[in-house]
Amino acid sequence: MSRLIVVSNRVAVPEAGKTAAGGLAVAVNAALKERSGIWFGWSGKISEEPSERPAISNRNGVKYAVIDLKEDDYQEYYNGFANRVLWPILHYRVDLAEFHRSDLSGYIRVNKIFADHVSKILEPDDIIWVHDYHMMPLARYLRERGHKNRIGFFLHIPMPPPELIQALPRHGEIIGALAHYDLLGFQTESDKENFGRYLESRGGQATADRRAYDIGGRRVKVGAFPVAIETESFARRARHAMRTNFMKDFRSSLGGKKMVLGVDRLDYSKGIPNRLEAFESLLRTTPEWHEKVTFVQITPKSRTAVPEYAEMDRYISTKAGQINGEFGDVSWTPLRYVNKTYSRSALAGLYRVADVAMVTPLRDGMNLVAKEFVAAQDPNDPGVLLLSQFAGAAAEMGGGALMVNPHEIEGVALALRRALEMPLKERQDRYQRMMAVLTDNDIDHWAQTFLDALIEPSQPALDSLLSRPGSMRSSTARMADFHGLQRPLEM
Ligand SMILES: O=P(O)(O)OC[C@H]1O[C@H](O[C@H]2O[C@H](CO)[C@@H](O)[C@H](O)[C@H]2O)[C@H](O)[C@@H](O)[C@@H]1O
Ligand SMILES: O=c1ccn([C@@H]2O[C@H](COP(=O)(O)OP(=O)(O)O)[C@@H](O)[C@H]2O)c(=O)[nH]1
Repeated sequence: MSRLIVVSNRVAVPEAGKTAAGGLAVAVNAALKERSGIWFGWSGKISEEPSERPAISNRNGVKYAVIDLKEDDYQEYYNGFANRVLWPILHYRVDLAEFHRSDLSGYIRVNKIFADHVSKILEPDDIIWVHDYHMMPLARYLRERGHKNRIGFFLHIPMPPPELIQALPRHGEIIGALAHYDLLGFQTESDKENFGRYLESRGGQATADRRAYDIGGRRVKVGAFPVAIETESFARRARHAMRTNFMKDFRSSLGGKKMVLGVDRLDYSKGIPNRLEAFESLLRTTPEWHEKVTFVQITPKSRTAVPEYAEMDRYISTKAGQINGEFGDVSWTPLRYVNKTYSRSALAGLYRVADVAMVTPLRDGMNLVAKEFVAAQDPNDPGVLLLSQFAGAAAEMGGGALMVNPHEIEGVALALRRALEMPLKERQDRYQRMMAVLTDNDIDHWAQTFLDALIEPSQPALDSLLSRPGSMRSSTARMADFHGLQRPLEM
């Protein structure tokens, strides 16, 4: 059987006695356990002279290969281009993008470093699965190093319409380079369609079923593969969590009040300010809920070196203090705002006792918290998911969640009140609808569906069949036109 080589910015090497954190870690580990393979990426560490060879470790039958980055690489590639340019633009926040040529150079440099390392370990029948916006041009650099392997890419974050992608300077070299993959996976149909329209704007031709595009002499397949969770084991984890002292103490601290929960990295895409303002609006307009509800907002800090994140931190801390100052009492703190990271078991227990989860991103690739919350519920007394229409999860959970537009604070406040007062029968019906989706598409299904589509042989691009040998320009030349490489990169 061919090996699976997974490449991503972060590699979640499991620590002894700890469970893998986050959906990507669980999914990749599950996929790798089924096949022999390697997970390659950044160690998360900075060093002055990174070793020429990746550090290798083996855990539970999975091989991990990680490299350190230099300080400049970390600043330009990760903090700079990935998180100050690609992240905001792909989350529809062109206004927050801060483009510098040096950051783009750093991004390309790190992608080439990754390509050099992966190139050394590749065997001809290996299958490569690349994850996320940090690694968009990787396939191009692997192709330049002569590799013809099947290479798939999954984008965990949104793909906006072409008009927004075009705001990215040199977008052809980064987003356009995705055409070097054999399969591109997106979280939703709408992300997939947006990318298709972008390819068309650059001369790509869709096949009749719009499941592939011919461009630059290559055929690239596209599909929506909504990322999933380990539904059954997460539900079990939530049941077990209720027996822990942590959960017993937490429940007694609630003193019988209803509980509303938010769990998000501190990120402007997550809509935390809007959510707090909606809670504030509920308290202002509905005094009967005073002293009867506690809002718990768990917000681990994230990407703290990026200025926009530090600003968010200040705004949210101030807002939380103001809500508690205005509405709280010596016997009641309306909002508990914490910046700690909790284990998945602790989170599972918190989800299970929550009466409402507020998942209100302004834009989100998927939002696994929405799915984990549903999986953790007690079927006999489930909580309500209040979900933004702009989360990728809305495409699957929309049938059971209370849908909101996070930009309309009063609407969110009304939905919160409705969720807090929802009768049991309606809560159960909604829970069952969402749980059916999560059972059908669990994490194993997600990984398997993507890999099946990647392995399935694709048809060659039509123009590569039609071109006469004498007149045909090399596919490298056609790809160079496509990337717009007439202007050489200054690096
Ligand atoms: O690695 P960081 O910079 O600390 O950020 C954490 C991860 O954030 C993003 O998560 C996304 O993937 C989720 C799973 O598919 C999805 O549910 C969510 O909507 C996305 O925002 C990022 O894409 C990851 O690469 C980061 O590791
Ligand atoms: O204190 C925390 C907060 C979050 N998470 C996990 O982090 C992931 C967040 O994924 P999501 O898709 O919601 O957002 P992202 O942070 O990837 O943008 C989920 O699996 C959470 O269970 C965690 O383990 N501990």
